[in-house]
Amino acid sequence: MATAAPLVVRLLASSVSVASRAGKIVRDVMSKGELGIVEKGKDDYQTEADRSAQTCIISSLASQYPKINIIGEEGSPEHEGEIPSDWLITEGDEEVLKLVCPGDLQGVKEEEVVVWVDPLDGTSEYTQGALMLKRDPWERWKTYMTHPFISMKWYLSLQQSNYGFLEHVTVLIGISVNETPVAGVIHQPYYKEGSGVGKKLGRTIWGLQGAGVGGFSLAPPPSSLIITTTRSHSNPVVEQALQVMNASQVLRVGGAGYKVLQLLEGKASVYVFASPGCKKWDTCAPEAVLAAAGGSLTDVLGHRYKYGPTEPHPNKTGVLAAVNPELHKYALERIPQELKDALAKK
Ligand SMILES: Nc1ncnc2c1ncn2[C@@H]1O[C@H](COP(=O)(O)O)[C@@H](O)[C@H]1OP(=O)(O)O
Ligand SMILES: [Mg+2]
Ligand SMILES: [Mg+2]
Ligand SMILES: [Mg+2]
Repeated sequence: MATAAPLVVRLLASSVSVASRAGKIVRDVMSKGELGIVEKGKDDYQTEADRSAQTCIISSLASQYPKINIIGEEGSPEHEGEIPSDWLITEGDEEVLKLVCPGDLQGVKEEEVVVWVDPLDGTSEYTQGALMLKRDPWERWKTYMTHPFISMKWYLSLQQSNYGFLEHVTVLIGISVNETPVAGVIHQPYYKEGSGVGKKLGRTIWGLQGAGVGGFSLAPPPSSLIITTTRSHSNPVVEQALQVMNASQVLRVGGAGYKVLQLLEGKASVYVFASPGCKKWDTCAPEAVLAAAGGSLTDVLGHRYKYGPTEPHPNKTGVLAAVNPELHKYALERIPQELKDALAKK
C-alpha cells in the first residue's frame, strides 16, 4: 500500500492546484468586467477577484487541513450564498506529490504550520489593466485618429503597457514552519504561452526548501546590475535607495510575486523596496521559492522576517531580495546606514 506523502509535500501539492483555480477566478472576474472595487486605504484596493480567489483558496485548504493556521490578506471576505462547488479543490498536483520531502520537514504537524495567502498580488496593476481592456477598441481607435498629436508609437506602447500590467498579477500561497517560509507557490494567471489556438494562459511556479523549484526555467542573473522595484508605491526614500545602487537599469513593475519571478528568470539582479507597504502574505511565498533556488529575501537591514501566527502583518523595514548571496550583500552594503536607521525607527 502506498504511504501518504508528508504533510508539507501534500500541502504544497494542494496549494499548486488551488492557486491555479484561483487564477481562473481572477481571469473570470476580469472577463465579466465588473471588478467591484473597494478602497481599503491610500493606494490600497480590493476587488471581487481578491475576495473570491481568497475564499476559494482558504476554503479548499481549510477543508483538508483543519488544524493549520491560514492568514489571508482579505480577512474573512463575505460570500453571498453557498461557495460554488468547483471552487473547492481537493486534488493535489501529481508532480509535486512525487517530491522527496527533506528530512527536517518530514515530521511537521498541522499545528506547526502557518499559511500566508495573497489571493491577488498586484491589485493596482489588475485594476489599471482593466481600464484598457474595458475600453471599446473602436472608441480607442477613434480617439487616436482625432488626436493628431498622439503618435502611433505612443498609442501602441500605451496598449502594450496596459495589457502588460496584467502579467504582474500573481496568486501567492506561502507555507511557513517555525516562523520560516519552507514552501511556496507563485501562480501567474495572465502568463501567455504560445499563440493562436494553442495559446495557454497561466503558469504555476513552486519551491520547496531542500527539494528545489519547478514550473519555470531558473536562469542566472543578468550580466549588468538591473534593479526591480515598485511602480505604484514609490516615495522619496524608495528612490534614494535606488539611486545608490549604481544600476544599469531600473524596472518598475507591480507585485512582490512578479518581482521575485524577474529575479528567478534572470531579468533582474536585485529587488529593492526601502519602504513599509508589503505585508507577510506578499513575501512568504516569494521568499520560500527564492530560498529554494538559493536566493534570499530580507528587509533592507538584512534581517529575515518571521512568519509565526502572532507576527505583525506589515513588513515595516522594506524588502531586499536577490537570487544569490553576492548580489544580496552588494545591495545591502550600498544602502546608507541613515536610511536603514530611519526605516527601523518608524
Ligand atoms: N502602500 C501599500 N499599501 C498596500 N499594499 C501595498 C503597499 N505597498 C505594497 N503593497 C503590496 O505589496 C505588493 C508589492 O508592492 P509594489 O507592487 O508596490 O512593489 C503590492 O502589489 C501590494 O500587494 P496587493 O496588490 O496584494 O495589495
Ligand atoms: Mg492588497
Ligand atoms: Mg500583495
Ligand atoms: Mg493582494
